[in-house]
Amino acid sequence: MSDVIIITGAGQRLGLHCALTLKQAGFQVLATYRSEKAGVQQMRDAGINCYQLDVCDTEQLSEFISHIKQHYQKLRAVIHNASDWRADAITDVSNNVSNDAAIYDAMQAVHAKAPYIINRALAPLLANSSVADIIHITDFVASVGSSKHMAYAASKSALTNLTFSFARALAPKVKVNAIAPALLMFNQDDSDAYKTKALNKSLLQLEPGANEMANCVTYLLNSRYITGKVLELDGGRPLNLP
Ligand SMILES: NC(=O)C1=CN([C@@H]2O[C@H](COP(=O)(O)OP(=O)(O)OC[C@H]3O[C@@H](n4cnc5c(N)ncnc54)[C@H](OP(=O)(O)O)[C@@H]3O)[C@@H](O)[C@H]2O)C=CC1
Ligand SMILES: Nc1nc2c(c(=O)[nH]1)N=C([C@H](O)[C@@H](O)CO)CN2
Repeated sequence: MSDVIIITGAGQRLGLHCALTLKQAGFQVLATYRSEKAGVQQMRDAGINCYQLDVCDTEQLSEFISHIKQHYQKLRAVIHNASDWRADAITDVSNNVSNDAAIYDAMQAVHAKAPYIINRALAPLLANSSVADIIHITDFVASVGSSKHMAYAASKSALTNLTFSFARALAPKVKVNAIAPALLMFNQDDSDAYKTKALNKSLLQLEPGANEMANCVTYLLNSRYITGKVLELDGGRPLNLP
């Protein structure tokens, strides 16, 4: 049986493209998705095992982990792609405490708590594989913050730190790395003004698309000597200085 790779939040866009690419490369892919979307059926049609999972639902997470342990003896990789790009609440709304708390908790739950739980539970199955990877999909803003997505950025920073901890804890059997994209793919509702502003933030001034992440995932899977690293897919954004 071909090596099994789990990827979370794969119902659309970058995760969907990555799942299809890995399947085409010969891996057995188990893709989790939260909402039924066209991309999920596309994955089924491609022979990908699709599993409905809200990673913030602890009961669903527990059932998922039990399912994996019942059906697989080893895992080639786990890719934590699931994400909710939620902006902070508008600050002029009074008594934002409960709203701020909800947003902060939601960001930590999807981006840090779920990968922490899944990695610790599935580490033994990864260790059974001759080569194994955990890949955290973080974000450029994990290293510099964000004025409008503070909670999101903080949670991606937590995921970055988990990369270092799991790399230390699971070596030498499991490689653990992060991919930190800046702009890779716009959203459908992004305005032309937003797109122009976003493109101008990087030196290379382009929207590379989903293949940029899929190529980086493939590179990490093929490497035998990279762990505890953050691969920055940012078009030179940090150097785009006045
Ligand atoms: N697009 C870009 O330019 C950039 C992307 N990234 C990162 O790359 C990754 C992929 O990005 P992209 O494809 O644009 O992401 P999207 O926001 O388009 O998709 C995220 C996916 O995660 C799923 N998801 C959200 N919350 C949960 C949850 N609680 N449980 C399970 N699944 C959940 C969503 O499911 P549902 O369909 O149900 O909402 C959705 O399918 C993300 O980690 C993102 O933060 C980082 C920087 C730039
Ligand atoms: N879960 C998501 N995270 C992020 C997205 C997205 O669409 N979904 N988009 C971005 C932006 O492209 C940003 O990097 C540039 O404006 C960041 N994270």
